[in-house]
Amino acid sequence: MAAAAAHQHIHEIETVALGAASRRDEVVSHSWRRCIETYRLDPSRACEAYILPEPRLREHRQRSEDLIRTARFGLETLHGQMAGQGYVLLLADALGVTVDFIGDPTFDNQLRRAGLYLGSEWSEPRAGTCAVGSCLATGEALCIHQSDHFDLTHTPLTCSAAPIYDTDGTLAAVLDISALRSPEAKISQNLVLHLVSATARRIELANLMASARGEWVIRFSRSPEFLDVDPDGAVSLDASGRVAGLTHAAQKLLAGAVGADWRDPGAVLGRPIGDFLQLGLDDLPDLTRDRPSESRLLAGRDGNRVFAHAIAPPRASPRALKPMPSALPPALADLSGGDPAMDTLLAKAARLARAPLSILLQGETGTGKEVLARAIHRSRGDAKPFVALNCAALPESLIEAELFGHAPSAFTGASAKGRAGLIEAANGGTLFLDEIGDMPLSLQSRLLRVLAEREIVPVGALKPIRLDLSVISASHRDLGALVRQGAFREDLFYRLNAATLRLPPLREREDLNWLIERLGGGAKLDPAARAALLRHSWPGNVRELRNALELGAALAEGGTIRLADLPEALSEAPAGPGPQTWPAPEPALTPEPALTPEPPEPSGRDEAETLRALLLACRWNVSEAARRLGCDRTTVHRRMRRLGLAQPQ
Ligand SMILES: Nc1ncnc2c1ncn2[C@@H]1O[C@H](COP(=O)(O)OP(=O)(O)OP(=O)(O)O)[C@@H](O)[C@H]1O
Repeated sequence: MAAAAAHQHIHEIETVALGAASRRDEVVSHSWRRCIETYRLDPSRACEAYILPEPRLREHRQRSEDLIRTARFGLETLHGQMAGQGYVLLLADALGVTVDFIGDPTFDNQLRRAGLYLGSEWSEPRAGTCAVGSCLATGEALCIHQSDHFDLTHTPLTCSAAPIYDTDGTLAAVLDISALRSPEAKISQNLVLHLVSATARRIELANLMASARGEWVIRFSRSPEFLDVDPDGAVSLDASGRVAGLTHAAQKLLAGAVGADWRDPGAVLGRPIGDFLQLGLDDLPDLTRDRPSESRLLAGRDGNRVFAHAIAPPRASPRALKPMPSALPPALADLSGGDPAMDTLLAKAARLARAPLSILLQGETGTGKEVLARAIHRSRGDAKPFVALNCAALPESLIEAELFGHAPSAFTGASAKGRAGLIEAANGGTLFLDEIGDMPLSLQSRLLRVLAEREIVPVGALKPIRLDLSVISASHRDLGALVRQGAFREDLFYRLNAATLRLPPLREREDLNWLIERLGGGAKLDPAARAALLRHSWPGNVRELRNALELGAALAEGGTIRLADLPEALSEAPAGPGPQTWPAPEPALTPEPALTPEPPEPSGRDEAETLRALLLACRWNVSEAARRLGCDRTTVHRRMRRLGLAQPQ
């Protein structure tokens, strides 16, 4: 800049800072005032562009890794559109540091000197009024053209920048297009500003789509033609229909619909979508692509209308969403839909399955301990026997005979031919001792002896039988705590527990969507039903989920499970039962003499209704109802009696 022009530039800034009217855009005059009053910058002191030293740039780039990856395609496309016109592209982080850059290498030196380079810092306090810095300060897209710049060093440049907001509404980055030279008229940059804003909007949309796996996304547009191809903005909704994430345009649209300030972080995020638009979760399927875009019109609370396109969460096909733990045998790989705790546990189970070690499975009721035991056995890959004994379901006198068998006529009522016990039946394969924590102390010593000596003498027999079997035991009780209470033999505990696998409760699993698809047997779920399943706390774990889905499928009409088809306890959530703590306090060991496992009882007043609905769906066929509930007919009959239910004549 010539001396006279420089002098005039400084003078203009000083007079505007003193409050004089200005021909400049308001964003420029406001920024000049900030530079003088807030940052105490001196317009007469020109400063070179500041480029961060390499180690500090690396830190900034590492922190912005995800952003750089998401934005890169947008940057390259935009650069292609501007090719040959002398523009460079900068992606700056929230501190104004250029973390990604695309420019013409022929002008490397000039660009570096001008600060249009990787590592340059373009915050207002450091560089004065500039596109990146002023965009960060205002949160709006803008163009800082030539002498709009505060610092004389930068007045040759023209720079247009647009903010990129994260899905939680915070300003995460700025996308900037700059050129070393340009026509004098600022209007020449209008198209450039439009392009950079459109690219920032698309980067936000890409970021929202990537972060909204498992959630509904609604895209908005003012035009039905562009709705499906290039929407203005989008929101993602959590399972209860609250705004979980959004793009900047959506933030402005929704805040505007209720007259709120879009800059207020709590104005939209976390609030039900119905606060802003006449829309509920159940309406979402009507806004999918199956319907013509002109008919997908939504009214805002302010009466304004916008076209909408709802995208359902991807249906969790067992394989699609599932990062396959590579070396897992299929029987084990089948038990997780990508939950990290399950994946770690299954990898450990696969290693343990190769050795004949005793494995103890711990976890709340219904978490899948027996399922896992069977999978470990199957992963051993041969047709050897798997024999299960529920130690809680048998009276003490029977467990002994069941386990050890007996010789011919060994006791009153014993078979004259004698009978092999379960331990013997499992020989060569796997013996699964379920609810081992409920095994009476006297039997614990006998079992210990068998496991230690690896041979068995059936009741009343003289000769021992050699044993070669793997033992997997399971309990929902914390066996270590039972040992400390003196209710379980420590030596048996160590014998059974060469390794422990702890199954996570369902409420902590991240693959709930996958389990729903898997156990839902292909039935569709409407959004309210899915939302209820996702927010329930599942005290009965996978068993409760399976029962709920089976009931839903039995009651569903037209192949779609609705909220009313699910057990009523699910509609009551989230006020429903809180997460169960585990290990549960165990006052005493009181094995129940039930011969069949009891499915979790539906809680509260809905129990009779739920059972009646199921029986109706099964045409009052009690065996069928028992099969669907995973219990036996006597249990269903008992519940019917208790609840006063009988088949209408
Ligand atoms: N990974 C899974 N995939 C499919 N179904 C599962 C899975 N885990 C558990 N289930 C289902 O949940 C139910 C309960 O599983 P299981 O009987 O193995 O639980 P548990 O932990 O042994 O329960 P308890 O402690 O009450 O004996 C079963 O009906 C099973 O079908």
